[in-house]
Amino acid sequence: MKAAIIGGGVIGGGWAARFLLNGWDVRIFDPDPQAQRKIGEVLDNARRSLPGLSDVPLPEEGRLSYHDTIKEAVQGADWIQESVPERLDVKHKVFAALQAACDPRAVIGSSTSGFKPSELQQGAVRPEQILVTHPFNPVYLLPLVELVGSAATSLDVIARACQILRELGMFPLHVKREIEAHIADRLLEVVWREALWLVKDGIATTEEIDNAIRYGFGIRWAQMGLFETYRIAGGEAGMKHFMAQFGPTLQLPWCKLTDVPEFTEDLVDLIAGQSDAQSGAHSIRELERIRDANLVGMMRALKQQNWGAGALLHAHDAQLRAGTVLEKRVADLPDPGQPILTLSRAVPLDWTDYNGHMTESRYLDAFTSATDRFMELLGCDADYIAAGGSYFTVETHICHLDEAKAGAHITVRTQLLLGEGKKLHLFHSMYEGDRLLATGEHFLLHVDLETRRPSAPGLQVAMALDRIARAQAALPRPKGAGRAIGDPR
Ligand SMILES: NC(=O)C1=CN([C@@H]2O[C@H](COP(=O)(O)OP(=O)(O)OC[C@H]3O[C@@H](n4cnc5c(N)ncnc54)[C@H](O)[C@@H]3O)[C@@H](O)[C@H]2O)C=CC1
Ligand SMILES: C[N+](C)(C)CC(=O)CC(=O)[O-]
Repeated sequence: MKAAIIGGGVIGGGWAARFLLNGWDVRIFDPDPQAQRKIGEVLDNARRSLPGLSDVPLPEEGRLSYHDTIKEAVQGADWIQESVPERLDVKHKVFAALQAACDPRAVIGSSTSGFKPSELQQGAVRPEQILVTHPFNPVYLLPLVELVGSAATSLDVIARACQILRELGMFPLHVKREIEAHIADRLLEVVWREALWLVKDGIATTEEIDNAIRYGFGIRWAQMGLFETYRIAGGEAGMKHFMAQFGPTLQLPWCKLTDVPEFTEDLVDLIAGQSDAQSGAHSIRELERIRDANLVGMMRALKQQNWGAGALLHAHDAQLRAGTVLEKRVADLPDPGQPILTLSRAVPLDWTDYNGHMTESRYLDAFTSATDRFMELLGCDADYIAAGGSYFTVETHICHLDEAKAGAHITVRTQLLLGEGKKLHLFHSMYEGDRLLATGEHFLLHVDLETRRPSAPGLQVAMALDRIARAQAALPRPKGAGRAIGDPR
């Protein structure tokens, strides 16, 4: 699949990364002579952060190309994303140029923060092809896309757009009635306006306002939004009680509402100066990396809870898994006589530490997943465990041999050293490409989950174990197996 990105600034660069890292070919047009450098830097950030959100590998990256004209960039594109500056005249010119050259069946999405689709479609030769697909910065990490059509937008285009966005791991929120600034920016503008007043009136600095958000309701909003949060705030009586209690406060002079402070030179200098004092010690790229690390950590925490944006990550993993061949049982393995592939994933940003590489506890995390996968291949899967049998790890030895950085694609291959009765002795080798990063030697015992005591495995598991043991019997003992701490390497 091919995407054309028209305008590769903050948002277009983020779209380029989202498509590219999900396996799409990406063709970019942007007249800025610095565009390639800027997009390259956005891509670097995306490569270290996005792949680690998935517990399975993303597809292989697509091909990236830069083009001198819109006409050339849109050739063969299935999706065209317009992300040029927020000016209606500029956007109209771009739509005219791209519709003169693109496939009439392609989806044309606009990143506009504020214009309605019917405004974008004025003068277009095929208005039905155009819709708003408004993303959030950074586009490669945040899943929300507000998808807005007008009465002239084809329902087929809307349906295809939704489908493609889901395949990209995004959350298309179909806004059914067009309105300036859609949904999210309407809310953000209210907060932004109030914040400007608080600074202008000398009530708070930019830093104090940011602290009021990030130490409190900002964290809350990431997981439940506004209404669900307020429902809980109503106590056992819920939303009705909340409204009875706080409805009347809406009449108090808490908000300036639609009044916007004028951007005088003094106000602009005041805000820019406070912002420099607050954050000027970091470059924008540093701030982006800090932001990305925080976002990845929060989204992975939500993934653990299978909630909100985290539930979406699980759904995307399931889609990615469906596109790969994962053997269900030992009998399906192409070659059980070789160490078995038990893990293939990218290193998530929140697995790295102050030394700038994967931190030690995460090696155990990765080897634990590899062991789980090995157990699954034996038939010790969720059903087997629910029926009362499982394995407990009783001893572990990890050797750290080389570094892995955020975003690196790691694989684990597993050799069975002993699989006899209740005993299971595994040797995991972790690689980035051909580079051996670490080994993990683990001894496990089969247990009866009711008595919590060692027990013989079920017949199917014992047979699968025996099959691998026989197939791998001729493999040489891996270097480092049985090694004691401090032995020469
Ligand atoms: N920055 C933000 O937080 C968000 C912006 N948006 C929307 O995305 C769009 C782009 O905004 P940004 O990326 O922030 O702006 P930007 O200024 O970072 O990027 C705009 C890019 O368009 C290029 N450009 C200018 N004229 C062009 C033309 N005729 N053809 C192709 N490229 C052209 C510029 O060289 C520049 O690289 C706007 O509609 C904006 O409302 C949407 C979500 C968030
Ligand atoms: C400031 N903005 C209106 C351009 C913001 C957006 O449109 C969305 C975002 O990422 O906050």
